[in-house]
Amino acid sequence: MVTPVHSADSVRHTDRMWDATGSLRTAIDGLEFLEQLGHGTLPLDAFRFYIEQDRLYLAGYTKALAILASRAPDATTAAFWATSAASAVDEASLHEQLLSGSALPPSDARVEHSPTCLGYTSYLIATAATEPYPVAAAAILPCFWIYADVAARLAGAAQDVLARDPEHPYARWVSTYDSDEFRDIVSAARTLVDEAADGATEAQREAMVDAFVIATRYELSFWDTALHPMPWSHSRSAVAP
Ligand SMILES: Cc1ncc(CN)c(N)n1
Repeated sequence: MVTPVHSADSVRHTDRMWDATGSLRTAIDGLEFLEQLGHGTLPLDAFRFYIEQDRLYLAGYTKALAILASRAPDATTAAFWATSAASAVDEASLHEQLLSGSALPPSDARVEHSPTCLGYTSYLIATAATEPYPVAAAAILPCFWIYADVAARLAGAAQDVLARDPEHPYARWVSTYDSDEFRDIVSAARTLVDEAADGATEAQREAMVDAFVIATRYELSFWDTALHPMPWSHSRSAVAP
């Protein structure tokens, strides 16, 4: 057990991290993508693009969590991150169902990472592998916390969509993340990040805030670029099969 360096400090470090993303979260709340998702008016092709990218994201995120688990300070913490990695695989199966079902327009186009998706997953994997454990844990936290926060806000609008169409894919998305189970997981992840901050140096604590901000920027961009794509400036050449 590490003696907390900051025991006199009653403010949770994760609250500081959260506060540092205030303007980003205001921008997230105003995203057209989320407003249309909540109201069920998002174009289906934008949702398909988002789900396709998120499937790629989840593959990278799973690896980042597995690396984080391997660097955790104790077995219980390692088990939490490893279980989260396994849950991300379950989450991806929701995406598979959506992509292979009839709710979204069909597509057999080859899907490659968007710049945002590649940037985000590469950032999470590199941070998990090369940064001190507290910074790596801080970088992964927005993936939990921002999703729960957004889903809680969209839940009201999604109720109306669900009432009209219980199978609506957007309402299913909201109910996945607006659940007591997911809120408990977010709370446990926050506790682990606060514990990591207690044992961290001042420089690491600052780097934790930076990492949380960077990952939150990517969260914003991930939704935004699904409706307002920012593709690679040059596409790849087709290769004969
Ligand atoms: C981009 C992103 N961030 C977070 C989550 C929630 N695991 C997600 N599915 N996609």
